[in-house]
Amino acid sequence: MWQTGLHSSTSLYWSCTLGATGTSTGKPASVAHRCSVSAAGFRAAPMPCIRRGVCTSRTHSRTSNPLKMQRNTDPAGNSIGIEPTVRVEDVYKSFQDKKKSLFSWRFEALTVPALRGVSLDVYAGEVFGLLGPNSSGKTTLLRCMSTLCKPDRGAVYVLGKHTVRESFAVRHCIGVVFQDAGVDKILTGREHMELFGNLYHMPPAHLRRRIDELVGMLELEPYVDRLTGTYSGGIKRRLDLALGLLHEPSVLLLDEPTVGLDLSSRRVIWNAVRKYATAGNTIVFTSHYLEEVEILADRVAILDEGVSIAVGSPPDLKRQIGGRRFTIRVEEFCPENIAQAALEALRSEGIVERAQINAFDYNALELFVEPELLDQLGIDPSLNEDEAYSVYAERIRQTLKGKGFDLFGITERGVSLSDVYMSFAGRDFRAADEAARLDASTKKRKPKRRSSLES
Ligand SMILES: Nc1ncnc2c1ncn2[C@@H]1O[C@H](COP(=O)(O)OP(=O)(O)OP(=O)(O)O)[C@@H](O)[C@H]1O
Repeated sequence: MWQTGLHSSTSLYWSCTLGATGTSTGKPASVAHRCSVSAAGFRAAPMPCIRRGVCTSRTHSRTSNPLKMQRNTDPAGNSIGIEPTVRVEDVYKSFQDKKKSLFSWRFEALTVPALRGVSLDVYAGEVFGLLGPNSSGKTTLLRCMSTLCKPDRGAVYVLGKHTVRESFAVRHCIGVVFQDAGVDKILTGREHMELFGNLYHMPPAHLRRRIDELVGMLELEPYVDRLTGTYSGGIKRRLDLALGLLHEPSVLLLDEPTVGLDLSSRRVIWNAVRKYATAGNTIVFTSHYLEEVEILADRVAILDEGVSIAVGSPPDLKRQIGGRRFTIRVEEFCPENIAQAALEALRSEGIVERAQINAFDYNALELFVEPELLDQLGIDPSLNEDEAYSVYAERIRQTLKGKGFDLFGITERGVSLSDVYMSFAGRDFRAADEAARLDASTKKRKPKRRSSLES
């Protein structure tokens, strides 16, 4: 019994130092499964101070991690952002997959490029979003940061440590929460936190304080002493986040933290994330919820087919692509050829520059209109922005009417991150999401085991 306990503790220590509450495959994991996965890929260091899952060492404290000292924060915890806490340098990663042949029962070998030359820096105190449609490489990039995935080319550094060569050091200072909740239904929320806290060598008094803090912050009071088997998805997710935050990692990596959650759970998680970043920590999260990224992220990298097509703060990115977006419906349910003809008509008059037909919205014309275009069209510069854009809208109306089109409607609004994506990737975000989902469903992937560090 003791032997088993010690073995599990040592193995669990690895999942704790990784801070992951899911497996390397991103699937939910029982504690026992986590043990075997995390122990398999790494040589476990002996942890003689662990007795029955409790750290008995006086020297291990939460400040004993030297990497903690390398935060780019001033004594007040404000970001001074000189050296990035996470640096991604020209990272490439491909996977070998198999695809069912159309004409036989055989599987064809397939190389799937997940990341193609991604570079970015994330600084202390930042909440950094990785935004992209399905299969754009967000999770793969997060796994590279978490040491679970080895780039084919390029490198990732966390607090100056190389994620492959110094993976052990990196694991000490990160917390990772993967997409699916990885909690065991036979334990209560509090027991989970106590177990993880002991394996992080947190002194008992500090651990109790930290659990109380997290329970309050993540609004877990009514649930923390109940078996996690009775938790809803949102509460499991909050507990998962609590486990990721327990040891106060300098860098927290979150894979789709609020996917499938109701608004109240999302709000609780957003608040916790924001508060943690304000204390000078770094948070990198993936999402394909545009509004979540807009609310939460200080800066965002937009990924498309494994390439980072834009990096910046949401307001900066929106400013970069232009002033306003106009949606023009030539007919309520417009055939593509009519939309095409209307667009040609507007182009021939030099009245649009950046425009596309949105097949997902009954072939509505989507125009991005920048202030420079208003100047080029000779719209009175003394008009304020709203008035100038109204004049522009009227010009569109007149032009289309003059060319014989019955205009059904024209709406105008400020640009969103969805427009930013459209502008940089040249296609609609939802369309790209859907296309990737369809593509993934046509691939028949043979389930396979993955070691915790892939080559
Ligand atoms: N273990 C694997 N084996 C084969 N292909 C993989 C593996 N992991 C990822 N891929 C492929 O790499 C590409 C990027 O996947 P990734 O999971 O990083 O995308 P994502 O942006 O996180 O997508 P989602 O939003 O759906 O989670 C996809 O085409 C995916 O099928």
